[in-house]
Amino acid sequence: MARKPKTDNNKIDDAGTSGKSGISTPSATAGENVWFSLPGNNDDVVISTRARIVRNLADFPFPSKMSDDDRRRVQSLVYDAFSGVENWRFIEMSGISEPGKEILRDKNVLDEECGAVVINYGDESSSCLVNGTDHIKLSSFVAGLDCEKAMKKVYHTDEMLQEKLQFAASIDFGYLTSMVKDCGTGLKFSVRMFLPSIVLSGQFESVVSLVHSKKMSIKPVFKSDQIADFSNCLFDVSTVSCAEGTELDQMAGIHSIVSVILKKERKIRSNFADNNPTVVLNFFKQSYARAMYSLLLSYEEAVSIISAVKWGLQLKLIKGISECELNGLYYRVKDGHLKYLCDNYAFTFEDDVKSSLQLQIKRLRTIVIQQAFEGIVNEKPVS
Ligand SMILES: Nc1ncnc2c1ncn2[C@@H]1O[C@H](COP(=O)(O)OP(=O)(O)OP(=O)(O)O)[C@@H](O)[C@H]1O
Repeated sequence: MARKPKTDNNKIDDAGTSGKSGISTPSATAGENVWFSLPGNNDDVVISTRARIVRNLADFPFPSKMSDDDRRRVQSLVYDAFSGVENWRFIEMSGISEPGKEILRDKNVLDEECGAVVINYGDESSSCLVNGTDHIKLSSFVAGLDCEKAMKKVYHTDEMLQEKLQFAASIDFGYLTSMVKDCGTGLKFSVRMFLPSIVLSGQFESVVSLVHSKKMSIKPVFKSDQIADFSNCLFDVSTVSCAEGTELDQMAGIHSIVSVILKKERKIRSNFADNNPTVVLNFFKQSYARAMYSLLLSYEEAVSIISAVKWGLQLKLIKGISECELNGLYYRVKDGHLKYLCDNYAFTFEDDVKSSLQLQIKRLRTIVIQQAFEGIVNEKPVS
């Protein structure tokens, strides 16, 4: 398969949300500056941290009870509040094509129906949904484990909006929100964790009990019907109630539970590798071979391979690739991103692949992975 770019940029790189997607952005390719390609604290175990807050404008009903006129007025007030500030861009949902929405879903910007999205195109780590379940939902992401940084980012946007907008709040309940669980601070943290050693050693249930005992939630990133081997090792650990304690209490709570889980993962990892060297090497080699000898990979298969290689790196079976490159790869092999590449580059696919966009995406995904793995050196060849 050969490729030549339709644009000036001839590297298979991170997709921005431009081109035929119908979303205007300053750059065609988001490149290395995108938040998920950056190194982060403890990024062997923690892929990323998300903080989000929800707010509603005073003097308007919640979105489920709004008239069309209210909806337009809220949207227009939010538009004015973001106008001309930093790198924020306001985009109405009616102006975004399906491929554009898919890219936004891939980047976790869009996770529910809403009237508009506002994105900070600095590093694309902060965004706002308008007229979804609540009038305003702000989210910020950070690579690795950093609840404080994620919280600061999201509150920076909140404070900027509070200078221009009046949010609904009461002394008794705090910020008023559509869902009871969000009343109070409106703040929720979610930490995406990679826990292969805990899962493979059969100790996952004890982690679930621990998380639940702290009134938090843990859920797999993939639904069970999507799981391919190692892709069942990714989990989101989240706070549940916004009513208990202050923002700082909520941050300290999730930070401490995640720290316990991450230490457990590292401890089990080293014991597991010492006690099961052949099993471990087999897991890694099979996945690596699948990556290098496949021609068409689904997203779930790709996640499984990336995860196995990540584990191999942690177990010192390989070198030549970093944790953050692997963490960024989880995003770079998503469908929306690859469709963007197909849209914006003139690839020459094999004849039987040409006829189907789904096959083109699978083919491209395999190539992106193989390119990313080019520098990998096996530290423990099988004798
Ligand atoms: N730490 C994280 N890193 C990357 N993606 C995340 C992280 N936490 C959550 N997400 C993604 O963000 C989106 C919203 O997360 P989640 O499902 O926890 O929220 P929700 O309860 O449905 O809604 P919300 O928190 O927005 O009210 C999902 O697409 C989820 O996969």
